[in-house]
Amino acid sequence: MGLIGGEEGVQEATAGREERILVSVRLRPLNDKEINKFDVCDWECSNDTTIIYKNHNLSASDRSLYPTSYTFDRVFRPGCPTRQVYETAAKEVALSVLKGINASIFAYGQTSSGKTYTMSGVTEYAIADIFNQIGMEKEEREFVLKFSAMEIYNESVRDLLTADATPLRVFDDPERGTVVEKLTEATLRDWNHFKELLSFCEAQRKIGETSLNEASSRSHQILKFTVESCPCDFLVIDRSSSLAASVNFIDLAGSERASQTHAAGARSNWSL
Ligand SMILES: Nc1ncnc2c1ncn2[C@@H]1O[C@H](COP(=O)(O)OP(=O)(O)OP(=O)(O)O)[C@@H](O)[C@H]1O
Repeated sequence: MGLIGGEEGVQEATAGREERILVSVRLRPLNDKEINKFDVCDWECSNDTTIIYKNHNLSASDRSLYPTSYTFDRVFRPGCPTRQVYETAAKEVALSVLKGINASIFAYGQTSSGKTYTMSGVTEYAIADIFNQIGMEKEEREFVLKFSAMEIYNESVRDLLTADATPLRVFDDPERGTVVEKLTEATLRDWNHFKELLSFCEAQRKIGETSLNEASSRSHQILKFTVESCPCDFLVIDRSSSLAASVNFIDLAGSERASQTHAAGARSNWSL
């Protein structure tokens, strides 16, 4: 999982460290199919930041040719719950949006490695925390929370908040940066409204079957939350304390070559 925060945000999020990108690895448990085939996990967490590749398929002489240990900002063992992954690796960056700091949280990995599983949990925990925080601050600040959702499939961009699958035009605007024309932006009323929109998006998303995952997301999905806030009128001293920032939750399509997964038909055309 990768996290990218704005300049100020990362300094805060990493408590004094200088990194602007944090990379975490989450190992998922073997599933029933893998257990029944007597598969073994090739990876082991030796501590909170290191994973070891056990090279089961290589001969003893070949094993010495490959590195066995890789270090990341955080690694999570197979039994680790999504709540802990969120709290440790994503929460601070996601909540920085309330301070006006842009951020992105994304999952990258091959099909069936657990990207959608992790990102769904992380997104829900983050939005629940954002709503809670807004609830606590609503006496002092007025908030507007906006939500948009898109998928990139076969190099075309589709709005996941409408049933209309017409591809959207993407262009660069000198002031606004990259713009997706006519992308729906819903103003969120509350948590239930968010859950309703999320279910709608999930139903729209392109899935297919690969040899490794029966319900494989064959597209990239980007969920964008924008939080705008300003001091409540009776407290206003300085309008410049208005804030606006976005956090993106990105679930990338499997990073493997299509041929390795035996994905067929339209699915074999996409490129990453
Ligand atoms: N940490 C986990 N604990 C338990 N089950 C998991 C975990 N991670 C993933 N799974 C299960 O493994 C399967 C594959 O996960 P998922 O669909 O999230 O993979 P993916 O990386 O998004 O795959 P694809 O790129 O093909 O969409 C799912 O059935 C999911 O429920």
